[in-house]
Amino acid sequence: MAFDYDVIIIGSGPGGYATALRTSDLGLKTAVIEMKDVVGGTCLNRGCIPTKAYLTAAHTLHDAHRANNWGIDISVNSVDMSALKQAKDKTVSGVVKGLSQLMKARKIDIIHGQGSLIAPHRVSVCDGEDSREFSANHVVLATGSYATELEGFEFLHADAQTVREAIADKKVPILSSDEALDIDIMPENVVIVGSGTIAVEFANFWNSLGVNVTILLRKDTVLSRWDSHISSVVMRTLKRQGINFEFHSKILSAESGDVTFSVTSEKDGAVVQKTIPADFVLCAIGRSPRTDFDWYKNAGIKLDAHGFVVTDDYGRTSLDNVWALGDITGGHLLAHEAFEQALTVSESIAGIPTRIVDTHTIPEVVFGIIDAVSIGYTKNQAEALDYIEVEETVVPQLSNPRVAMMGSNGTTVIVSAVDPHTNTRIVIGIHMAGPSASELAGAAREIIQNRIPLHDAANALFAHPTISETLGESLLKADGRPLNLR
Ligand SMILES: Cc1cc2nc3c(=O)[nH]c(=O)nc-3n(C[C@H](O)[C@H](O)[C@H](O)COP(=O)(O)OP(=O)(O)OC[C@H]3O[C@@H](n4cnc5c(N)ncnc54)[C@H](O)[C@@H]3O)c2cc1C
Ligand SMILES: NC(=O)c1ccc[n+]([C@@H]2O[C@H](COP(=O)([O-])OP(=O)(O)OC[C@H]3O[C@@H](n4cnc5c(N)ncnc54)[C@H](O)[C@@H]3O)[C@@H](O)[C@H]2O)c1
Repeated sequence: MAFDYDVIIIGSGPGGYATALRTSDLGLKTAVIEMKDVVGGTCLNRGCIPTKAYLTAAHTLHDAHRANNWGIDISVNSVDMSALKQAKDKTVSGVVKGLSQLMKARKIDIIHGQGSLIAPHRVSVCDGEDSREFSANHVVLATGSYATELEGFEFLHADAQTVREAIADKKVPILSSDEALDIDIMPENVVIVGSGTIAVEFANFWNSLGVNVTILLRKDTVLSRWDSHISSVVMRTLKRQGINFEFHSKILSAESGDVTFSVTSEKDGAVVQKTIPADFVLCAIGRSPRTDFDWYKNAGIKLDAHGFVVTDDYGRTSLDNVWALGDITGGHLLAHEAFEQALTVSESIAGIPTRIVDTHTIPEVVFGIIDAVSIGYTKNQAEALDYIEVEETVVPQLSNPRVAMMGSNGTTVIVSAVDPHTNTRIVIGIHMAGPSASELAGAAREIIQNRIPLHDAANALFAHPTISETLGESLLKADGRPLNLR
């Protein structure tokens, strides 16, 4: 049977575009369907890239404020939020343009419109009134995710102008990260609900601009699923930067220029109400899979209880020749996880040898004035999984000269255990908080994924003087051979 394409992919985010780049490279005729005007999905347009553009500005401000430590006399007079947003938009459009050109160079057809899987091998694309059908041997679903809404509150999903008016009218709109990235006003007071990745990254950004940021937490720490040493370094740093925390709190209302919330005492359960001024609320309580199109159900694609697509290790769904990857398949909901899945799915479609994604070693990274990275198991997780002789080495980054020069701090945690197959001690977890820690995620992941014995990992050489030595020194310490540490 002749098909229009070997592969049609619905969605052009990291899952979709990376699959297209690899399948086209493997000689498969490929099309990508995208319902927005631009390719790149959440990551390029409303996620990884714009947030890191803003955090680059935050670092610039941070460095400027510390310049007088080096005898440099500069002062920050003001930040033009409109110009800052334009610079962020320019960064985004540059990256999106680069991707479009790369896809074109690989001869990938980009079809704009809303895609639906309507029958085996058949996809329809609706663009306004216009509807077309295409056939493909394989269909890959990569429709991504959207911000989960807070029960009892309605998000203001609107353009920047409408959001600006709502703020001016003191309506205290509840925004998702999409709208928060789109506005070009300088807020005075922002309340953030949630204490995960998005909360920490936006808090870092707004705080650097001088905005008064309050985070409402259900528990008593940010990044509560993380190694506790790392989350407490992140918390301490955010507190020192001037970010306010309200622990065990719950938002009750957002109106007339204020946010009211309850705080429950951990000691005696007593509940008090507090009210603080706010221009708007950023709600960052996780993301939901975009599998709520009727066609997912009608086509019979198996979803789990949370709406994520169920796949095998290679990305095959419950339907023949239909594959899924990226945020709709759950896991950590990260772009680099989607990239790894894209290689596996594409190579499986092409029928060439591939490997399955090792989900538990996917690095989780939170970017900020200091970054946080988590790979593999924490001590508690490893013990619960019956690992043998679990050991945890916690190393403050005090003696690293580059960290000290930056006036920064950090901690590295190495979790190791004895591999019962080889009877050697291997590294099963690396958790880091510190300046530029994100740049060490790849090296740390290789150590864990390749089950490198701790002794060999600790022999790795890191150039001096670099921040990467924090990892080398911590591995040496975990191996009982501390060099520049006590
Ligand atoms: C604020 C924020 C910051 C982030 N920062 C990072 C980071 O620093 N690092 C990191 O690794 N991850 C980060 N992420 C997560 C990352 O963006 C996602 O994991 C990644 O984008 C998922 O890729 P995806 O292809 O599965 O989906 P998406 O990127 O969401 O792309 C899905 C695409 O499919 C399209 N689509 C959906 N349905 C249809 C349809 N029926 N027809 C046609 N098109 C359709 C959508 O328009 C979208 O373009 C961040 C996320 C957010 C929200
Ligand atoms: N640097 C990065 O890689 C990066 C950056 C931003 C976002 N992302 C991805 O985007 C996704 C979404 O980010 P996120 O920060 O929204 O989610 P998250 O899963 O990181 O954190 C959600 C937070 O919300 C809290 N929460 C959940 N329900 C709540 C409720 N009803 N009330 C109050 N708090 C509640 C949770 O305790 C948690 O702290 C993540 O999966 C993340 O991987 C990644």
